[in-house]
Amino acid sequence: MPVEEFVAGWISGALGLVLGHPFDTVKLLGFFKGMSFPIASIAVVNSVLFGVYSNTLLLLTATSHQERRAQPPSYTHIFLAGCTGGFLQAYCLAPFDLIKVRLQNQTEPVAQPGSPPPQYQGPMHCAASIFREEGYRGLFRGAWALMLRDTPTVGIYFITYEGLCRQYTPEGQNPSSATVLVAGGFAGIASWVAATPLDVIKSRMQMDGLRRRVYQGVLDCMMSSVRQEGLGVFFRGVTINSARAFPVNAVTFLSYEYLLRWWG
Ligand SMILES: CN(C)C(=N)NCCC[C@H](N)C(=O)O
Repeated sequence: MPVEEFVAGWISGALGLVLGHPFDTVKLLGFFKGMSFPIASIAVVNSVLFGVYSNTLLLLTATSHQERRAQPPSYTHIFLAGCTGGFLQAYCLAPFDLIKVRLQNQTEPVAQPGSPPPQYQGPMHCAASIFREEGYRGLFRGAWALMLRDTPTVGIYFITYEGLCRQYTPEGQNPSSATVLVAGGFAGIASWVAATPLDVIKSRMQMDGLRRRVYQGVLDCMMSSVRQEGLGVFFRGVTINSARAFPVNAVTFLSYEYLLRWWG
């Protein structure tokens, strides 16, 4: 199994993350604070995403990354490989994403003099507390919603990227840097617009269980959210998700493509 796509995915995920971090945290003064946990986790997850995507395409089409410009895979194969990558990345992402959402939703992010300490004092403490209070399965709370979010939307991600690259690149050639940046950016936006409804539900499921369980499952969470807040609930955060997605995924794809070209 070729591993360079896993390594390129790891590095490009870390680079994209540095750009995306300010959008990911509401605490704007702390822009680049506390980045070691996101870098370690998201880079691993991105490595799974790109590594599984490329190796699934290899299985489906018997072409390596280097051969795919001359023998482009069909969009069906690209979509299937993307969905497989999305499904497996969601499984790896679930505990890390849960910790991120729990930490970001703390009203008191840092200890204030005179007030009780925040419930979670950092990523490791958060993981240990969830494990102690909600069990091993607690670490995977919201994982179903995450898989439903990521499986089709990562298919959309790679279809958009490949489609735009093919549109603006002469046949058989590598796309230019500008094309990769724009195609990567729009792939990020397209996938996040499609992912936002389930992203909202996923975050609610992950916060559920902190005090008492409110939702019976993904469907129940969807129904009661719509009942209480209307259909607009599914588009909450779509603008910030898209604004973050463009630079993050432009840089992710550019570094991924160039790393693989350098390694031959
Ligand atoms: C849930 N969605 C939209 C995706 N998983 N899309 C593909 C990768 C996105 C990239 N790691 C990012 O953080 O923007």
